[in-house]
Amino acid sequence: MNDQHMNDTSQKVQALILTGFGINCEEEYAAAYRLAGAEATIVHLNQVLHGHVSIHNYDILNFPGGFSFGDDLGSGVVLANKLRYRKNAEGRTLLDDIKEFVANGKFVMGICNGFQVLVKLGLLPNLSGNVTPEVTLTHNASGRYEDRWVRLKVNPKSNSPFLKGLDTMEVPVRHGEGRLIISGTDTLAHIEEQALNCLSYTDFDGSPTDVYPHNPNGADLNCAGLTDTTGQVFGLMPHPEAFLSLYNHPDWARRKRLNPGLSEEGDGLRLFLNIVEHVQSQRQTAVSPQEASQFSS
Ligand SMILES: NC(=O)CC[C@H](N)C(=O)O
Repeated sequence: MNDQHMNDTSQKVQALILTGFGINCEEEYAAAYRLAGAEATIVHLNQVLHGHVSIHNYDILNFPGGFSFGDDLGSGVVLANKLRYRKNAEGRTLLDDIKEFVANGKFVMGICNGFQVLVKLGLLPNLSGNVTPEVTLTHNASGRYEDRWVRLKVNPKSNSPFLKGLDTMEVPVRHGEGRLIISGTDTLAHIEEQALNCLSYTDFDGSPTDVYPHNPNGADLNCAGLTDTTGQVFGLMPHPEAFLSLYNHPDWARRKRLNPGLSEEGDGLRLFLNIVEHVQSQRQTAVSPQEASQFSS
């Protein structure tokens, strides 16, 4: 497969899911894409770093959750540095490739540890466009690992295709370093102006809150997820890939009894359905080579 095939509408949407070095949520991530109708390929990071697999053969690059490099130096830091500094035989870093990948209109997603990698790398929020870290994720305000279900509100102004048409969702968090810190009033204002704070933790009534445990980590802006300015790069602390079916939810039996017609889709699945549908529709509207030659003759 090569880049040309990516405009072939008969070809499934291709999701590349990285693993290795302590990443541990790649199987659920792949299951999410498969349920959403995409083809998911799990690849060890070294395969990509050493040039055996090219990210350019895929539509969506994914960084799963876990404990990459044992969270040494801060969650996500070592992996981010590998992407920024490790050069392949051609003298290119993976970050060089990722920048090109995004410039080509493709998509990058990070969940939990994957989100931490994207933030530590500077791909999120990337206000400057220079991919330098602008915000950080640090230890939860509670001072401990948080493992609980949370409610999220989607920022209606977000331009990200991952979130199109979504309003609220329930998803689990499980992290020790999920507290987003935005230092600098300019950075904070720009993030808000451009609606890059795409997900907020809310209370039972759906209002964004800094109250624990609804907000499990004390994040600035009650922020659970960020996008870049293009909306193509998206990351979040909670785990949508852990709520693919109603039966993943601890309260499913009661809910089903109260509402027998309840959808069996988990809230998290909607994110994956969204992005897969978006890539498919982009392919359908892409100009075919035959159409292009008509225009040029
Ligand atoms: N579930 C995860 O990906 C956890 C991320 C990271 N190891 C933390 O504890 O913050």
